[in-house]
Amino acid sequence: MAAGGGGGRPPGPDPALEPYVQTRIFKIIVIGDSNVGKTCLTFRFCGGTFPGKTEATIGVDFREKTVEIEGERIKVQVWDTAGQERFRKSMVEHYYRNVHAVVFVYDVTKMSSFTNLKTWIEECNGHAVPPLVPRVLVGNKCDLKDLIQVPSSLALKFADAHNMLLFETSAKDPQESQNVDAIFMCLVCRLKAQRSLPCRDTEGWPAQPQPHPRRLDEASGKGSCPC
Ligand SMILES: Nc1nc2c(ncn2[C@@H]2O[C@H](COP(=O)(O)OP(=O)(O)OP(=O)(O)O)[C@@H](O)[C@H]2O)c(=O)[nH]1
Ligand SMILES: [Mg+2]
Repeated sequence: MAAGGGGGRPPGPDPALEPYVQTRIFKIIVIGDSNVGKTCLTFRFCGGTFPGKTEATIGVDFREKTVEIEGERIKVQVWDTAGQERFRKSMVEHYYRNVHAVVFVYDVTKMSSFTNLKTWIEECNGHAVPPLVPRVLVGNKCDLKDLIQVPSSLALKFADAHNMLLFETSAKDPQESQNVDAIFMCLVCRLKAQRSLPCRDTEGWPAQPQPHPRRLDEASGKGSCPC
């Protein structure tokens, strides 16, 4: 026989009475040649460390980080994509579906990874990614100072021509970790500014108007988010 009228609910606030807070999810894909450091950059942003050893990514690896901006909690879902054609071809459609922002990565010590950016941008454009989806350019492995092949001036020109911000950074150098964070936070700030952007789970979200990207004054991207 039940005692009293408690109904068996554990003590504490009634979840049904708590205000419903929906966490927005932003899907950010990281694209570029194999070996440029996409996995290490996403690891650095989501986990705060540089992975000791990485294998080539097969298909995609998902990483997540919840950030708080102006009192709103936002889940950043980072898609660490495969750079090798054979590990990505069946996945490409999924990469671009309902994407909110794109990070193009090259290796500052490998000119071919920079010249190949044209192909990555073409692939992105070919998958009906709305032109207003924010894109940024990231030159990784800046810690290898003596091996740099891609001058900042060239990268900056390319970024300007494609209306992207440029960040030059290193996933490896712990002193650069704030700069790695800035890449993603800058995109999140910009996406947040699109007030009516629905959750990623909503099918067929429409392209939203958004401010034009502004180039950082410093090629390194150091400093505050320009958004
Ligand atoms: N010196 C240095 N090495 C790095 C940096 N980032 C990544 N690496 C190294 O570059 C190699 C490739 O890194 P990954 O992150 O696995 O490259 P990826 O772009 O994910 O490659 P795929 O998964 O094949 O597309 C690894 O040996 C990393 O240790 C960096 O900032 N500096
Ligand atoms: Mg990888």
